[in-house]
Amino acid sequence: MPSNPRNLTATAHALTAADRRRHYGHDGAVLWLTGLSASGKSSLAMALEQALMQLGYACYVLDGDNIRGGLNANLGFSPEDRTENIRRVSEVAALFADAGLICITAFISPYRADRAQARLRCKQGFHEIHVAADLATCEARDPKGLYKKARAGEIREFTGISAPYEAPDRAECVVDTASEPLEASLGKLISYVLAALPYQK
Ligand SMILES: Nc1ncnc2c1ncn2[C@@H]1O[C@H](COP(=O)(O)OS(=O)(=O)O)[C@@H](OP(=O)(O)O)[C@H]1O
Ligand SMILES: Nc1ncnc2c1ncn2[C@@H]1O[C@H](COP(=O)(O)OP(=O)(O)O)[C@@H](O)[C@H]1O
Repeated sequence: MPSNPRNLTATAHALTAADRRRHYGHDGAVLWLTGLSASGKSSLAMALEQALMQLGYACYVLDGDNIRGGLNANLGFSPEDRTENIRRVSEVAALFADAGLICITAFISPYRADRAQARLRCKQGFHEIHVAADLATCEARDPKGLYKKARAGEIREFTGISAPYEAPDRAECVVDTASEPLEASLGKLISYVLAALPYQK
């Protein structure tokens, strides 16, 4: 067996993580939001991005519906496709973090094993955030009418109805979006980031 069968040699960056920290004023990281459809992932991710930017942080949101319109347009919602979705997204998120940014991801990411793999890919900069709302609350919200369609059998393999959601058992942060308003959940996330990823410039 040749020692380098694919003939690939990684090129070292001239810039270090410390150079990037000095430039941006904080460490790169991945804030991985997971939760049911309509739990509040997108609303919180976008509000958090805006709030952090105002505090000086450099950040960017990767959102399920958006990424599935481009990079992952060839993927559906079978367990295998969801795993591949999360694999690609976590690779991209790891690159954002390596570049020194805070990458906020908003994906259902229903499988614990896929999130564990994402954690490994993103190394120490991975923060799992459970956007926790029970199915009844999410179904009552139904902002896109998807639960109604799923109940009517018009969408197959819909998370919470006909596909599983495995809640995190090791999340660094949990926001209870069923019982508190968005502003309260957002405040908790901002406090978490200020403590875990302090801004110093
Ligand atoms: N079958 C099925 N199950 C769940 N969700 C569905 C499905 N079909 C379409 N949608 C829409 O796709 C969004 C979820 O995409 P994700 O990439 O986050 O899903 S996953 O992480 O791969 O499970 C999801 O977005 P959110 O409602 O924001 O979670 C829906 O808009
Ligand atoms: N604490 C909360 N955090 C986030 N969203 C909330 C909260 N309370 C109520 N909501 C509402 O729930 C809905 C969540 O929709 P969305 O953000 O699209 O969820 P998801 O991206 O998880 O599908 C929005 O209409 C939002 O205003």
